[in-house]
Amino acid sequence: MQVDSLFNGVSVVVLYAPTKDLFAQTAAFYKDVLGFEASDETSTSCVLSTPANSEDKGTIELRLDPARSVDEQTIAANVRYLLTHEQKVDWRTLQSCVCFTTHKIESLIETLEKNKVAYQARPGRLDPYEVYVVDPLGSVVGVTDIGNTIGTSDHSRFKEVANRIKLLDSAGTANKVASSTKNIAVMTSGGDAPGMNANVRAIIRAAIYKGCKAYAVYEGYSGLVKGGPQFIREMHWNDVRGWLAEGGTNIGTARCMEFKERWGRLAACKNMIEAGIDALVVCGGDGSLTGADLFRAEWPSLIAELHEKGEITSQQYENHRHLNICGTVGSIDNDMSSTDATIGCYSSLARICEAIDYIDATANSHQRAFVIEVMGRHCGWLALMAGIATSADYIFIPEKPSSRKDWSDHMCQIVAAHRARGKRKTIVVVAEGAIASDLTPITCQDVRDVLVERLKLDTRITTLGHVQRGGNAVAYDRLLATLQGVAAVDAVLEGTPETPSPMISVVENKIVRKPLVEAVRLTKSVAEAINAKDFAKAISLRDSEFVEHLNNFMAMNTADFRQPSLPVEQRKKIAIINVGAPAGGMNSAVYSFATYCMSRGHTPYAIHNGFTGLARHDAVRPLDWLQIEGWASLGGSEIGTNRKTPEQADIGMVAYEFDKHKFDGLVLVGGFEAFVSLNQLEKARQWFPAFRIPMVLIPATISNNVPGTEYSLGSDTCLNSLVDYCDAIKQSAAATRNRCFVVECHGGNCGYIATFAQLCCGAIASYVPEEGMTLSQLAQDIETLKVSFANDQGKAKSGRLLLKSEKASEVLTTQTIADIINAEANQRFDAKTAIPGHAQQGGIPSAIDRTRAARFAIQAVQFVEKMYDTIAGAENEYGEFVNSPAAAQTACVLGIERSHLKFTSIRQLYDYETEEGRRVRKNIFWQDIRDISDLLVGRVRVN
Ligand SMILES: Nc1ncnc2c1ncn2[C@@H]1O[C@H](COP(=O)(O)OP(=O)(O)OP(=O)(O)O)[C@@H](O)[C@H]1O
Ligand SMILES: O=P(O)(O)OC[C@H]1O[C@](O)(CO)[C@@H](O)[C@@H]1O
Ligand SMILES: [Mg+2]
Repeated sequence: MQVDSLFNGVSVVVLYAPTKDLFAQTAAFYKDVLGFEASDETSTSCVLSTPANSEDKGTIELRLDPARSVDEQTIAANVRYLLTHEQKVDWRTLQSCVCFTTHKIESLIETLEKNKVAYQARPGRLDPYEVYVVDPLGSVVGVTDIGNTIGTSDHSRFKEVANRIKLLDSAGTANKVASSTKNIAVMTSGGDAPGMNANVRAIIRAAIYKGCKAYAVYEGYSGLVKGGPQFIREMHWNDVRGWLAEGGTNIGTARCMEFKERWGRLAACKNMIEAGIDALVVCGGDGSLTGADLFRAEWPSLIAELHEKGEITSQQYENHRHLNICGTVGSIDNDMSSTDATIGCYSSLARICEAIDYIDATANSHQRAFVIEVMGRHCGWLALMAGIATSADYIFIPEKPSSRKDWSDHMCQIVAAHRARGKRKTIVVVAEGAIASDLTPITCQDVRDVLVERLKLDTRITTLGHVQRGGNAVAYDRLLATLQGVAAVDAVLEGTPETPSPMISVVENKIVRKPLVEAVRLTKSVAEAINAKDFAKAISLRDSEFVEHLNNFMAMNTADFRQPSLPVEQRKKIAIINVGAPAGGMNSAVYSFATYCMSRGHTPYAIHNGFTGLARHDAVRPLDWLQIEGWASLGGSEIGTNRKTPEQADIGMVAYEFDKHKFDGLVLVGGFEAFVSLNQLEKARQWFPAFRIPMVLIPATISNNVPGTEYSLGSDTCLNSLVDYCDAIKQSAAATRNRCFVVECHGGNCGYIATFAQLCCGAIASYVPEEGMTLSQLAQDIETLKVSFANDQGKAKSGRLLLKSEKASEVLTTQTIADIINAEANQRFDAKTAIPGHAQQGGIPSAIDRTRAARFAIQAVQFVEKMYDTIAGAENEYGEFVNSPAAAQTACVLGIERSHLKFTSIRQLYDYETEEGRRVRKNIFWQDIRDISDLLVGRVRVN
């Protein structure tokens, strides 16, 4: 048996003794038998340092902790903790902790048996806490012990046992799939995109968590073609620490011509087999995934050729007959079919919006026109969404070309009309792939020339270039990349030769698997349709949201001067009101609502300052086109918002005002107060005929606690402000060394923001009202902090965060938590509080909130149009209200649920899906996110 170092790079090992006796015996064992030196000795803890003459250098902290239970979960939790936190985990550290924490070695044996692990465990000979792990032939492959430096003949085999124990704790079942797939590699390819690093981090950590070895292929396909340990490297838990936020890709990417050739793919195949890679996850754009699809299709012929040539053994040939491959879509272009978003596209959109917001100011000052070129290759998504988010005057995208004469006339007509109405600036967004209907490119210069020659506008061109790919990933990309990474590992682990290779997509809000082959085929067919000048087909092949956004943009940018699309008798008076606290996207919703109403021929009214403004001051004004210009990109609430519900404001007066203004429909934009208001108005329909109109709520609150939706406007803006804030203080904590921050998050009784921020910042814990806080969990988290600070080495030092929802606990306040951590830290590190407060409402709304606001607002107007006749018919011959199920459907919340945009009646939501007292929805949809966040930071849950 070989003898190794006990510590092997780990400077502090924490051991727990659950009973006084065990504590005393263990301390005695270390001191008397092994000669350790004890210090800081009390009846419940002591620090044991290796003997001065020992080659091992390190410290063991021994603690009495009766709270440690002797169950499987604790074994699993501790093993998982150790495997994930110790950069160079030593198997004996692992074993010692398992033994000490659980105390009863029988539990360990039981666990092995339950898992049908092909090992036997026998009681040891030296002391009661020792167990031999024996293989079926009887040779000892591992020894658990509490202090002996007896090693093992085969560390990896013991580790495998430990891995299997660890796998128990996901739903209490052993991992069924890790058997055939052991070595998972991740690669980034094509143009870099913010979020790729988060994707790599998630894949590597999820793979390790699932008991696999994780690898990274450096420099995209070119690393695979070159092969060898320089390009295909094993990755450890801490190798990806701090990667969550970072832009670009730390494992490099490339555009690799060799991989487009068969010989390149043959070399890649051989290199993968040589490195023992069982599964490959490719994060890249349409090109990279096309390459992956081709590689998958060709794989059988590639391995056959390698086998025939004797370049791989028969065993390798047999083991690698099937290529287990999965795509996660990483590209700023958002040009891949079968997914609503690609990792990076929203960060890029954020950069573009920021740039256009800046340009707006100078354009306005000089009354200039700006022609702005954005990236996207052959896809117009970035240009379209930027057009909506910044209320640009005109956009050019490859999917909807027209002849040069037509586009010139159309653009000039719109820009001239906007100028004639008093607009001082002109913004035209040109996708880099923009083309005319004869497939010739439309360049920024072409557009500028037309604006100068025909409209005599002082026009400048700005090409945003690679700025669009730079910077940290926005919250959405971190989330998408992380969830897709975890889903990709699940997908490859579950993959069989029969299952089609998957691509991980997002549809509305849900992560789903799609067949890679089909996604590639659909993506290719867009390009083919464009080349064949079949533009109607091209656009129909983009996802349905793309088409909806395009129609919305066209309706909004021709508002107020085109012939309205509805006949006079169908035009309505529709009011909009903001209720509750401000949330990013409220103004964007009002802007889109108003412009869309104008395009249809409705008259949009704003009710200023909420229901109080209406009841007290008759604060109702029609919305004017020039007045709302620029609101799409403004934070806060331009029409004013107020928390009072109609009943609090005086519902009789509210009804009187509705009647006076003869509103035909109402759009509420707000959070839980708006939800309560809608409920009151709907219930009051029986007394007040003025409320017998379609009413719809667009959820808008940073707390994201509105029943009927998984997404409220403002929650993305809030998440981004919180994430930026956390990034900044994490950096400060890292620079200060050995510091953590306890950050207090808004969100009322809803832990959504804290939970998602934990995932997006890699915080070590989040505490939310739905779970409350327990001392034992806090103790465990402090433990995690202690060990991780103790293990910080050199560059690996990083700041740490714990996030606490303001209402997670009344007793354990943010300050109290920091105080407890400081007391426990015993000056080895310190804790401070950080309270971002109302800054979480965000300044400028995020691109996501702006574009979703437009979509929501337009859907809301369409709802009013559609429901008008239904509610009008809900009166009997005496003019009394008949509340039929159909009538109930005319007062709804517009939300995103799973993968659908849907309207749900306030009756259904209020009566069945709301916890009124706590002001939250009953059904929490983000528990999975909490589990994934914890998994990826190696948090141990004790309750
Ligand atoms: N048809 C193909 N066959 C084999 N490999 C391909 C194919 N298309 C692309 N690849 C590989 O994928 C790499 C990246 O492709 P590409 O440059 O199109 O970027 P992408 O993945 O679409 O990302 P982005 O568009 O965001 O830059 C190529 O350099 C090449 O190595
Ligand atoms: O960075 P490169 O190789 O010049 O490529 C630029 C291209 O990459 C992308 O940024 C991502 O595909 C495109 O939008 C753009 O056309
Ligand atoms: Mg591409």
